[in-house]
Amino acid sequence: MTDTALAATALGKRFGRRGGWALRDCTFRLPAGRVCAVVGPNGAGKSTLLALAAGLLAPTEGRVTVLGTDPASARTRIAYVAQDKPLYPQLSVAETLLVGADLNPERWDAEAAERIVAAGDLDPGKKIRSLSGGQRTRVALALALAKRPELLLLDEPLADLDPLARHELMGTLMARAAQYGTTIVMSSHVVAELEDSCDHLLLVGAGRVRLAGEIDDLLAAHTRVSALADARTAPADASPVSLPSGSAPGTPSGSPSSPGAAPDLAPHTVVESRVTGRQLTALVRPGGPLADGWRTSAPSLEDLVLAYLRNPQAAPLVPAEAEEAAA
Ligand SMILES: Nc1ncnc2c1ncn2[C@@H]1O[C@H](COP(=O)(O)OP(=O)(O)OP(=O)(O)O)[C@@H](O)[C@H]1O
Repeated sequence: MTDTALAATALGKRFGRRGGWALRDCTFRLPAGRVCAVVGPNGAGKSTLLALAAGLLAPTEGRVTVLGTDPASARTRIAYVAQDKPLYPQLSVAETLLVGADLNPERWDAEAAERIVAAGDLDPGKKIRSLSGGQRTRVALALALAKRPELLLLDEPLADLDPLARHELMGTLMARAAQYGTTIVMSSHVVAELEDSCDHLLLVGAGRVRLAGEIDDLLAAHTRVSALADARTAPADASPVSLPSGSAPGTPSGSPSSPGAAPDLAPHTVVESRVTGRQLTALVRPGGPLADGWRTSAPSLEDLVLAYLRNPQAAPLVPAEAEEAAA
C-alpha cells in the first residue's frame, strides 16, 4: 500500500516525432484517497495525462507511476472511463455487465453495477448501440465502479448527463470514494460543480501543470484584493490593466506606488487584475502582508481557476510551492 496514488516526474508526451508536445515537463504527486479535479482549456493535455496514467499511452519522456508501480502493472487496480466511453455496441446492458464481471472476477460488485444502471431506468436487455450518450456514460460508470478500483480515472465523466443524473452519479462516486478510500482523478470543464466534491486540483495549460495541490492550500495561497484606482490606472471601461506598480500578471509587482494611487502590490505575485469604473480588483498570491488600503476577500475555486485560465502567462504554483505559500 502506498500513500501516493499518482505521481509524475518530468512527464512528457509528444504524438509523432514531428508533432508538438501534448504534455511537457509535468511533475506532481497526488496522495491516495483524494478526489482530484483536472481542469484546463481545450487541448491543454488533460486526456493525454489521464491516458498516460491508465497505461494506454507511453510517455515520450519522464515517468508516471500509479499506486506505487507502473500503470501496466496496476491495471487491475485502476478503472478508466475515457471521454468517448468505448463499449461494445452489439452487447446489451446486461451482457456488458456480465463481461465486466468475467474480466474482474476477484473484485466485481454486481449489486453496485445493477443499482447504478437501474437508477437510470435502463432496460438491461437494450443494446448499447441504441442508448443515448448519457445512458452510455451511466453504463461505463457502472462498469468502472463495480470493479472496485483503487484509482478511478474519469475523463469528463459528467459532460453528457442531465442535471439530475449528474447530481445523482456524482453523489454515487463520492459515496464510493468515501466508503472504499478510492482515489478519483476526474477532468471537467464545469468548475462550479467541483468545489464541493474535489479536494485536490491539477490545472493544466498548454501541456504544463500550472496549479497543483490541495484545494484548501491553493485557495489559502491566494487573495482577492480591491481598492479605488487612481486616474492613471482607471480606463473608462472594464478591462484588464496593469497594476499601479506596472507589474505584468503572474510576476511579483515592482515599482513604488504614487501618492493618491491604489496601494502598491509589490512584492506580491499578481495573477490577474482588472479595473471596473474606478474600482481596481486583483487576484494575488501574497508574498507578505498586504498594504493598508486593500480590501481583501477569499477567492472561490471558480474565481481561482478562471483567473488562471484567463491569464495563461500567470506564474505557476506547483506542489512544494503550494504548501509553502499556504503555510
Ligand atoms: N492521438 C493524437 N494524435 C495527435 N495529437 C494528439 C492526439 N491526442 C491529443 N493530441 C493533441 O495533444 C494536445 C492535448 O490534447 P488532449 O486531448 O490531451 O487535451 P484536453 O485537455 O483533454 O482537451 P479537451 O478539453 O478538448 O478534451 C492537443 O493539442 C491535441 O491536438
